[in-house]
Amino acid sequence: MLVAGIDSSTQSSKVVVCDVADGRVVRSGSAPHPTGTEVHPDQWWQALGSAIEAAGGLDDVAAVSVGAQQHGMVCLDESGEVVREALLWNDTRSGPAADELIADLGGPQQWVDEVGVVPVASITATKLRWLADNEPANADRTAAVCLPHDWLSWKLTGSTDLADLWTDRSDASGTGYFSAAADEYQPRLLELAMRGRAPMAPRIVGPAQNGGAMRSGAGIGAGAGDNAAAALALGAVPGDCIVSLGTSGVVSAVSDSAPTDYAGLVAGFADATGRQLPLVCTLNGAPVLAAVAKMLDVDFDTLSDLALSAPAGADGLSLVPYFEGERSPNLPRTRGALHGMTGRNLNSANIARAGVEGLLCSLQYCADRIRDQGIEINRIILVGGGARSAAIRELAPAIFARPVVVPEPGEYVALGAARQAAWSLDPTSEAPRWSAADERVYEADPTPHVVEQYHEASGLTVGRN
Ligand SMILES: Nc1ncnc2c1ncn2[C@@H]1O[C@H](COP(=O)(O)OP(=O)(O)O)[C@@H](O)[C@H]1O
Ligand SMILES: O=C(CO)[C@@H](O)[C@H](O)COP(=O)(O)O
Repeated sequence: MLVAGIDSSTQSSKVVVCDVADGRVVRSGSAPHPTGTEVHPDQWWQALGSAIEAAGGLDDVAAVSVGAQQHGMVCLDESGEVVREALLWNDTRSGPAADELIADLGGPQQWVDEVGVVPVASITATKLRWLADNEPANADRTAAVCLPHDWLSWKLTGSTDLADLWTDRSDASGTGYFSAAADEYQPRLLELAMRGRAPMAPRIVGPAQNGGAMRSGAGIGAGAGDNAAAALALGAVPGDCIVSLGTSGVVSAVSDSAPTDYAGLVAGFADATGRQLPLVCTLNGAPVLAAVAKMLDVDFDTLSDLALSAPAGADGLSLVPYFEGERSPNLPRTRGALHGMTGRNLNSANIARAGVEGLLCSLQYCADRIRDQGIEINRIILVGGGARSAAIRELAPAIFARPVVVPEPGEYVALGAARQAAWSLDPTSEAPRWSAADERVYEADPTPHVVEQYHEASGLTVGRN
């Protein structure tokens, strides 16, 4: 028997078709998404169609689940039509709206107490506030608001009835109007964001339940936010810290208790099994490496070789990778910087090294914020497109000062969605035990001076937001 998992990520749609007995991938496909931080959901639907076709179709699968980029604001009118392009998690125009919402409720502590999250530009609620203030006619037309994975799951059913929309607690917890700790929506926060309007939000479906079915009869699982889906694929348990280098840089840890970070860096999101997934996310992930490679006019392998040929600390150069503004720390208007340049250290190898080290140090900062919450980190698991870089894999243990486990390259979000689909076929049991991916453990002597040098440089950048 076969099941399928989908990842509608920032950059592409990916589909894996797996054998339900052991999780073996029997077919797969992918298709790119348009670039930009504002995308019409129809473009995801088209890309998903191409990815499904490339994966040999879904006619023979017993169940499917969708994982996707979190937070994207998908507004639907009464008849189920998309009201406007979706604003994605990495669209920072709602930075000022985030500040306003924090003040409206009485400060960050109130937000953490109500939903475990302090609004930043990425969170759906701040995008809705931006909509209410800048496009009131579109806000008036919005009868339902949902997320990328909710919308795609609903499209797979063929329904246009808003009452058929569903989501899961992992993705709902990224909206700013759902509490992962209490496991329920906080409708007054949705109304606060929409300045009194009360669009409907999708019903919440349990981790192993079906939300609907495809015309073929295949069930469609609850689905999940991409980070929760990856955690499910990796079988993460308390003590594991997942570092994902996709378009975003994400550090998350499965936990039995919700975090309480009044500073607003550690978001109290939910996982895809019923537990919590405290998470810190940056706006600047693997594309930082692509930008440095482009600037040096080299491919990824050469970038890696160059970085590994330079000394730790790049002879004093530090690259602060806030290229798209930043979310962790919350500096939506800041930009990246290269610090410590001298006439002697400015060469390609040192710039490559500073790019890799800067990216890793920005994630190490996130891991420290998770640790500040009293969450134990026994091992780091590195995934995402950026983990394909040899320099990232080899320098990560030196920056994180602990061994780093790198599973074989794979589409872990789509695999987590497939595992959830398999679980939905037998919801009374635990998620199926699939054989673990082959993995390699990377170890290195810690380089605290590199981290210190980076933090000195990033402190200068912070002052410029
Ligand atoms: N060998 C490599 N070295 C560095 N970056 C890479 C490498 N291979 C892929 N990437 C980057 O990984 C990213 C895609 O990773 P992925 O996890 O699929 O992202 P997303 O889930 O956001 O779509 C792209 O930015 C791509 O440039
Ligand atoms: O905003 C977040 C998590 O809070 C991001 O992780 C998005 O979910 C996008 O993920 P990628 O496309 O980078 O995988």
